[in-house]
Amino acid sequence: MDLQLDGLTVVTDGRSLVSELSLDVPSGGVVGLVGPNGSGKSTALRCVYRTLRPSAGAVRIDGDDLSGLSLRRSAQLVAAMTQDGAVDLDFTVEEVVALGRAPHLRGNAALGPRERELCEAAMDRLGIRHLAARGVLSLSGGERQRVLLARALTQEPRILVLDEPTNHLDVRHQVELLSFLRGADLTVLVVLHDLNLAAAACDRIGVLSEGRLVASGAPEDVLTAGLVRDVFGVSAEVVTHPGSGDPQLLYSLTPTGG
Ligand SMILES: Nc1ncnc2c1ncn2[C@@H]1O[C@H](COP(=O)(O)OP(=O)(O)OP(=O)(O)O)[C@@H](O)[C@H]1O
Repeated sequence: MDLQLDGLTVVTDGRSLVSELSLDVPSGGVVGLVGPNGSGKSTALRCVYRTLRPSAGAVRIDGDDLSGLSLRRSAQLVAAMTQDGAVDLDFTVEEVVALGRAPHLRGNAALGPRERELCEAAMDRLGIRHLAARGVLSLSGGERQRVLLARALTQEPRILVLDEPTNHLDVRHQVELLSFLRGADLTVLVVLHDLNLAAAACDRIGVLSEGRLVASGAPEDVLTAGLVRDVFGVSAEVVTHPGSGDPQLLYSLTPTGG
């Protein structure tokens, strides 16, 4: 299913947090959204998983305005792995993963055998089966992040949005998660801070600055030294990964202080 941000605008207290953002995520594609702190990435994503209503513009799925769908129907199609989604109550890991089935169940119906299999498969895939009976509040940040992804997969979505999914993960789990996104048969919109991971994982990258899309395209076209300087205020040399051919940034640390 295609996901399209179509002139998405979010205004709060008279301030535009996101302005006329248009970005296409083709069916099965992986598109990264990058940008400095406060540039509007999470705000844009919140419109996709419907915790925020756009002030103007629309989120479209296969051309249809998402706001025309029931919340249950959109939760069947779109799963989110976000910092907002962190669980505050001390559910067990398996209870949290099972919550992913909620949009597909009627009322308080119990999980059937297929639902339980889906939960177990997601826990196996994320390497968290051994944590099934643990309370989520006792988990490390990286373990919890993997639980939230397992919950999203259990949802069996067609579209997956992720907000900084790697920020607590060690390097192995970062590589595993992004390899999974590349290989999954899902339409993926992912916010990443690490531009090198974004270059490796994404077909296309959109760059936000002060709520506006300032560049979008293939990683090699977008991640130039000039853009990184102008948007992030950082000097970087761009080299080509010898194996994958992806652009990779080498940063120079500028000495500060005396
Ligand atoms: N509910 C709100 N009311 C007022 N301002 C808000 C609200 N939510 C977000 N903002 C502001 O909107 C701007 C964009 O925030 P957002 O979280 O979308 O940025 P981001 O690009 O995801 O940042 P980061 O990289 O730091 O996570 C920030 O200046 C933030 O303070």
